[in-house]
Amino acid sequence: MSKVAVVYWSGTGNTEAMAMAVAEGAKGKGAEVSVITAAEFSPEQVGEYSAIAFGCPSMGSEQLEESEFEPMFTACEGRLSGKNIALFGSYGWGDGEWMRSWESRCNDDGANLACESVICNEAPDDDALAACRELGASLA
Ligand SMILES: Cc1cc2nc3c(=O)[nH]c(=O)nc-3n(C[C@H](O)[C@H](O)[C@H](O)COP(=O)(O)O)c2cc1C
Repeated sequence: MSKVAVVYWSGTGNTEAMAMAVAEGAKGKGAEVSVITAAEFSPEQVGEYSAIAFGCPSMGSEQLEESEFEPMFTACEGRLSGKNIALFGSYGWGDGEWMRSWESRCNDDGANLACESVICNEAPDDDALAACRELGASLA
């Protein structure tokens, strides 16, 4: 059975709602799923999972959230080469620049982006939640 981690940070609940849908999609395909906040996840855990979905909204100025998510993700980067991962997150007024930067960072790390990233404006609507479920299913 595949083991999938959904690792996320969310300040106002939008990316958290996406994370729950990602988990639902992976569970629907029979994966064993752990939903873990950025503060609870450490790089040593990367090797325990066959795939990881990372979720973080656009914060700062088109950046990852800097106090919990960014340090956690930076610490994981050396272990992402060849790893199946996928990215998701919510944004407000931007054009998704934070996600494009994040994707190229993951490519530089040698990670395998297993499916297209899912971004949505503020709270996820039904289409965004369906895309999140598909993202989860693709990692299972
Ligand atoms: C401090 C702060 C900085 C933000 N910076 C950006 C930004 O640079 N670009 C953007 O599109 N949205 C930005 N946002 C909007 C959030 O990405 C958006 O509200 C998102 O839905 C929050 O997700 P969450 O509910 O998971 O925390 C910012 C929000 C806050 C509170």
